[in-house]
Amino acid sequence: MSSQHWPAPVAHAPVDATVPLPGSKSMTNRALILAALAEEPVRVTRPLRSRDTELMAGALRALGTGIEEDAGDWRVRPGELRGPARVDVGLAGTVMRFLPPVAALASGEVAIDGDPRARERPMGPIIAALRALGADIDDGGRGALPFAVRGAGTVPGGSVVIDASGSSQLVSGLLLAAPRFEKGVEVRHEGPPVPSAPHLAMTVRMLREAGATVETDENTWHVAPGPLRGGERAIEPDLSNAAQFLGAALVTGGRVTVPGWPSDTTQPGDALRGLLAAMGAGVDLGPDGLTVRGDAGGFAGLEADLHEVGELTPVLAALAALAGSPSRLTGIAHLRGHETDRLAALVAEINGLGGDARELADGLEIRPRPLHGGVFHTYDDHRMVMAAAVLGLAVPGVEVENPATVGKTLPGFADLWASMLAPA
Ligand SMILES: O=C(O)C1=C[C@@H](OP(=O)(O)O)[C@@H](O)[C@H](O)C1
Ligand SMILES: C=C(OP(=O)(O)O)C(=O)O
Repeated sequence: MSSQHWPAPVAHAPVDATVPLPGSKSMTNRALILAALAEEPVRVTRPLRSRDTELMAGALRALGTGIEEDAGDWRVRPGELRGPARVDVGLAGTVMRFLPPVAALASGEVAIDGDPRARERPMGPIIAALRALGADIDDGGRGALPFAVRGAGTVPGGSVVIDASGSSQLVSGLLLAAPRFEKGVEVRHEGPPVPSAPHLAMTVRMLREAGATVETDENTWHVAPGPLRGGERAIEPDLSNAAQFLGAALVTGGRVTVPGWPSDTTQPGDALRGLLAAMGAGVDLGPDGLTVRGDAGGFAGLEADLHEVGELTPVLAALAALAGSPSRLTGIAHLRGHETDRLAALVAEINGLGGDARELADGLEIRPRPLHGGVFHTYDDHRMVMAAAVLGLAVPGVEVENPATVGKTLPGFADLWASMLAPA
């Protein structure tokens, strides 16, 4: 993946592959935060190693946490949190929303910034909420990155109201650090519905597994103050990153198995089972993992509300462009605040290959049409690379611009993709 453009490989035969996937970004970055705030050392097993998780590890190290590699795992030794420090969040939503509440617990100033696009992603509600909970933040009145958290070594905490309709991470960030706030935290959401419900369930479950007391009701979360324990935290494979591999089974009329698919998970990628079945895939969850089979006769479009599983959209949109019938993907207006404006980017790039996609107020309408090759721009968005790869299976001449940006969550993507396509 060193060249500027990556020629997305065409599948000349139905895929027939087992694809082991690296760990979940969302679980790895939650585990790192909870470990840094724990009273005892934590071993994070099978963590994802990617730009987003290395940025999280780097940020926590800068605040005084010991994080060392050990046989592919991460050993985390919580330390006294202190500034002064500089933190680079890159373009990672999990780092920009989960780290500032931890910085507020440090003594000393923590300066936080990221990629140019990171400065445009929604941060205002969490900055305001942290202030209401007693943190001192200098954001120059921008309500966005960059800003400095002037940590006093402790945060009073208490009750706060937030509009988290722009991102579930605004709530998750407050909850993950809440056990260490003096009074804990009660967060009440007011506004249009919060997206990504499974990610909120993941936050609650991982907090409880670390020993926190959490109560939830619709739109309200309460985390009591108290110690977080050490021990081992196993990271599941990243099920959202399974989307493009499982999708390849549909596009080629083949079979793909992802081993280690958990039978009980909070990951939104688990919804792929129902979504791909609705497009006509055979889906089987068994002891060998999740197996998806496509039909040589093709597959149907998808009518789905993706509000809870927005990060699956780019790959599903690529599948929709290759399907046998039109698709409507709704409930995803908040994707305009992701790594890029994903609704605009998907429309521009699918149409750039001759497709027929258009933006809805809260989603995408995609009518399949014969596509041709061309440059597929990726807007520093890992999932645009994944979407392009899916299109390239069926469309000769798709040239993926800046393929290395996939390293945000899946640095080994091109090799995994090539192995999947290699004859069995
Ligand atoms: O908490 C998390 O780990 C995530 C929550 C979601 O964010 P939004 O609610 O902003 O979509 C998701 O899209 C993102 O990839 C990861
Ligand atoms: C939206 C995503 O990432 P982030 O954690 O940066 O919000 C994503 O991975 O699709």
